[in-house]
Amino acid sequence: MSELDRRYLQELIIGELGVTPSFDADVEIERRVAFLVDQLRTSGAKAYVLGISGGVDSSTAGRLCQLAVERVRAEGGQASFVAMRLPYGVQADEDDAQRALEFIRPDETLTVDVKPATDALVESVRHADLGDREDFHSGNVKARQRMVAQYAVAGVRGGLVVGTDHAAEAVMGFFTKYGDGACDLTPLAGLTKRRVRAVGAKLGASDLITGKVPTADLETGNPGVPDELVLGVTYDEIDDFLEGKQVSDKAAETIIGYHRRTIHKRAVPIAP
Ligand SMILES: Nc1ncnc2c1ncn2[C@@H]1O[C@H](COP(=O)(O)OP(=O)(O)OC[C@H]2O[C@@H]([n+]3cccc(C(=O)O)c3)[C@H](O)[C@@H]2O)[C@@H](O)[C@H]1O
Ligand SMILES: Nc1ncnc2c1ncn2[C@@H]1O[C@H](COP(=O)(O)OP(=O)(O)OP(=O)(O)O)[C@@H](O)[C@H]1O
Ligand SMILES: [Mg+2]
Repeated sequence: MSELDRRYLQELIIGELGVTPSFDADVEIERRVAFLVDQLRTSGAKAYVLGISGGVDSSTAGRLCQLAVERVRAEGGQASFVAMRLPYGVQADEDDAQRALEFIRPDETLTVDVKPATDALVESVRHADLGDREDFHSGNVKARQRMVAQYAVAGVRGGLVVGTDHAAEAVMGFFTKYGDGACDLTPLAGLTKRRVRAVGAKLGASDLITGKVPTADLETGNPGVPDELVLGVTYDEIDDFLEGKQVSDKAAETIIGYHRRTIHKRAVPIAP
């Protein structure tokens, strides 16, 4: 790919994902809290529901949700935030999840163990032959069971399900389709990973939260695999690419390759 083609694709992707040239954490916090307040008003929903893993994305999105519902209540409205712990059995980094909850201070915390539902479903499809990547496929089932649990609670509470997708994850299509990718709104949209961290820090998250190594944490036999190891590119490189900076040929080609292969994940279902 020529330098010119690559630069062109980089600009197209930046535009598609809505990454802004400049960034101010205070401005972004206000804009995103206002967005969350507005979505409650226009939808008539009474709650936000979001899974809290202990990672920086859900910690940051969760605190934004809590601030939004508090603002609605301060203005005489009715709204609450339901943080959901969704471990698969016992989560190896449960301490991090508890630290995230202490930071968010949600109105309510609900815990649903996704292990029984995940195991039952995996057992039921075993005759389809899960092959040698059973742990990988089961991981996507876990992510989808989390989605089911969140929608169940949203239905009961008259709430909306919040997603944590942001530009650095979106460009790589690094989420489970109709799993963590399924949600009603994405308050972190357009942010690079370092900008998510900066927003989290500005909201008061400790270094332990903002500096936590990103992980999808989906494999039972191998907890906490760093995203960067799976992707073969660092978040710094992804962020630089999305912020219009020069990155190595290898990094640019990796990112553009992921983006192309995951177009279907960012689109509405294909129709004739
Ligand atoms: N061209 C195409 N047009 C329309 N649909 C297409 C398609 N190619 C595949 N598909 C569909 O998409 C499916 C594959 O997508 P999907 O089921 O998502 O599965 P897949 O992309 O293979 O796996 C999900 C990846 O996201 C990672 N992940 C998941 C959850 C959270 C996080 C995180 O960062 O925290 C990361 C996970 O570690 C894994 O690497 C196929 O089974 C097929 O149904
Ligand atoms: N164990 C879990 N409990 C509750 N929610 C979870 C759990 N694992 C994943 N999720 C949900 O799925 C989302 C996607 O996971 P992802 O790993 O991308 O985000 P994160 O863990 O918040 O941050 P990071 O990407 O830095 O690890 C999370 O933000 C969270 O909403
Ligand atoms: Mg994570």
